[in-house]
Amino acid sequence: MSAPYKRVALIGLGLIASSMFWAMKRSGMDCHVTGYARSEKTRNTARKLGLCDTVFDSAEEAVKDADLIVLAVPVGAMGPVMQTIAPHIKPGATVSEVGSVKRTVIDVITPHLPEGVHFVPTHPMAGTEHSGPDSGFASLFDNRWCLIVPDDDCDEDVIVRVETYWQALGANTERMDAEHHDMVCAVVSHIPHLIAYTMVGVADDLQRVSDNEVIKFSAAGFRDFTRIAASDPVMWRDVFLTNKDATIEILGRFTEELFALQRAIRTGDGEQLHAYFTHTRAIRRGILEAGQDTDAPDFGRAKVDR
Ligand SMILES: NC(=O)c1ccc[n+]([C@@H]2O[C@H](COP(=O)([O-])OP(=O)(O)OC[C@H]3O[C@@H](n4cnc5c(N)ncnc54)[C@H](O)[C@@H]3O)[C@@H](O)[C@H]2O)c1
Ligand SMILES: O=C(O)C(=O)C[C@]1(C(=O)O)C=C[C@@H](O)C=C1
Repeated sequence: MSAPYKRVALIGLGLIASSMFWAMKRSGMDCHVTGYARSEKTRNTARKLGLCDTVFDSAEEAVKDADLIVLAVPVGAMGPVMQTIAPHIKPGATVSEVGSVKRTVIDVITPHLPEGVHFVPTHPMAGTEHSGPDSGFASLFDNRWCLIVPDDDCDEDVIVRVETYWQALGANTERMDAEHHDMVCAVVSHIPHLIAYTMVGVADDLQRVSDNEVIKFSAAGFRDFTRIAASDPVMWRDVFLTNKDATIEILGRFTEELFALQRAIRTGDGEQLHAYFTHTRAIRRGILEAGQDTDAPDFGRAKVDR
């Protein structure tokens, strides 16, 4: 396919950047991809894997001549990385990033943007608990949302080009403003991760995870918690430090609901518990009926169809 960009630079060569590279290659996009990672070990692994057409030892060299530059580093590293590369970006290029949080990231990147350089923040809603250059795969973004979070004064053709690029990588795109993005992600991603981390911590406190008992007897629910709780600690530390307001807000609502359920259990209020669980089941079934859960196993759909 004809490429939306002739030269793409990926800064940070972990799960997301490596998946972007493999997805670009799969699409047949005719473009040259340069890469940079902070550690020599990662750069050497990338070279061995054939990840990127050229891996440079400095971010400055990697971004020189690039039409699209994607920052794929932990959210807390976005500002310093942008500051380092800023003088080396060519006029007319587009800077993008894939961080899990938007308001703070936009605020730390924008002051370093050179005149004539565009900025389109993005967030692919896809991932795994793995990280690093060897964890990526071409189909990671297939049929997943990639949220596009441009500023009001960003040129329409610049935004459309970024959307075209993500669609070529397999994703569906939707535009959103930064505040809304951060609240939505607090609900669907950030607080669920915090709950998983906490639940695995609670099980470990009971000293049953370490001797394998909890894993051995757990069904899918707790296994999913342990998978999510194995996610990268640096990435998730940065997510909570930079999406403080939205995560505190949602955590407050979560604990209110939890206390209401705790009270219902303590007082033996079966009616309240039944009503609550009936309501949440209807939400899940609504998602399945709308065809919005592409990962749903067949038995889930069969139940809905009955
Ligand atoms: N993992 C997910 O599920 C997921 C999904 C969507 C978006 N994201 C976001 O994408 C970004 C990258 O996540 P990932 O999962 O690919 O992480 P990763 O840990 O797999 O890779 C991060 C890369 O950044 C490099 N790096 C770290 N600190 C750096 C610094 N100060 N300067 C330069 N490079 C540095 C690391 O060496 C590594 O190459 C994060 O901002 C994350 O919030 C992650
Ligand atoms: O599937 C997973 O392992 C993920 O955690 C992916 C997930 C998510 O919460 O859905 C994690 C963080 C991102 O910013 C986007 C996607």
